[in-house]
Amino acid sequence: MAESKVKRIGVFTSGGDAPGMNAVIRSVVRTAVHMGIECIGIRRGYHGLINGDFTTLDFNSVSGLSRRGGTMLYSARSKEFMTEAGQDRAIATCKLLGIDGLVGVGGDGTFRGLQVLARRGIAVIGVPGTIDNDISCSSYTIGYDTACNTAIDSIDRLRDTMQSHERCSVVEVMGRHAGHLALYVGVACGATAVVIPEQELDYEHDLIEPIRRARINGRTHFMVIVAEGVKGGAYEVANQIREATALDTRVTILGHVQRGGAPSARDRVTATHMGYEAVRLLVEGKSGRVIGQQEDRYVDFDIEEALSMKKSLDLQTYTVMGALTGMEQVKLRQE
Ligand SMILES: Nc1ncnc2c1ncn2[C@@H]1O[C@H](COP(=O)(O)OP(=O)(O)O)[C@@H](O)[C@H]1O
Ligand SMILES: O=P(O)(O)OC[C@H]1O[C@](O)(COP(=O)(O)O)[C@@H](O)[C@@H]1O
Ligand SMILES: [Mg+2]
Repeated sequence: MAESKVKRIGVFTSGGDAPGMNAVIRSVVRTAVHMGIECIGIRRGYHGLINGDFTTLDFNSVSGLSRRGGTMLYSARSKEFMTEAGQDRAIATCKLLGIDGLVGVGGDGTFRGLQVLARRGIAVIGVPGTIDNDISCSSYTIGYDTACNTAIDSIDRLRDTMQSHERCSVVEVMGRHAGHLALYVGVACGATAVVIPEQELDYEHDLIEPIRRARINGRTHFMVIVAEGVKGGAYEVANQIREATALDTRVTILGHVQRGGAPSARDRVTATHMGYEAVRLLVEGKSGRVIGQQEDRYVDFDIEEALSMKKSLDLQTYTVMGALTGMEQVKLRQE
């Protein structure tokens, strides 16, 4: 790699934490050390950047980090950073510490924050870390695989008891605005139906009819997966099912349990690659870029372009689900 002007970089995690964020931190630090670059860990996301809350990181301070869930740098959502005054203070911290480049790990909100910093001349690289998998320029975001597996593990347990009592289980998984997690988990655990925010929900067609069909085919227990972002959430969906079918319907909200735990192999490996790519880009003098994964390759996009892209739902997965469960193609919202 060519001789670089980059001597000191910062790394931070922001927004909802995701399994694999620690592995990104480790990779950024170890890559930086390898390239003779000093590394500063900014704690608590943009909140820490505003308040100069940091720690120095070296080879040893990130030992054994890949396998740990959560983030050693803590994460936060910062209202203050949404204001110009907050952004001024964050930029002042970068200047005071002499940071030549900043790696931010988080979701779409974190990337919008990086966009602000990039526009104001700070060298930034974004790494996609969110269990929602809702970053448009990347087919995959760090944490998604682990969160899906955690949800599946819980749903398998629920299925045992639902089967014994011949009940209908309505399980709410995370996903503020996006149904990727719900759809993927739904396929993996053989759900009767999946309800997501992208869908123009027709209760009779999308929910009640699949349950009826399953009953006619001999099923006496049912599994419905609802994404958190659906209007009314799992309770509203359960009420509709109860009213239409009189089934004994129970709601389980999986909640933050999905964000914890040791990252899967996929999340550790993706995080390690992306952390390396982030430092490589900074060393090459690149700025205002975000890293993504496309067809098994690691790629980078201009942050402006990345944030203007739209991520569509995996319609093929719906088609396959329909073939297996009798759930018909749903109508998606036109944005
Ligand atoms: N439009 C924006 N401009 C500046 N900063 C933003 C913007 N949107 C989000 N942020 C910052 O990024 C933080 C994390 O965003 P959030 O949406 O909560 O999580 P995530 O990055 O996981 O999607 C916010 O708390 C805020 O400080
Ligand atoms: O932990 P909080 O602040 O309650 O946030 C919950 C939200 O965070 C997430 O787990 C992850 O979303 P982000 O990655 O965008 O922060 C969402 O699925 C969920 O809606
Ligand atoms: Mg987000």
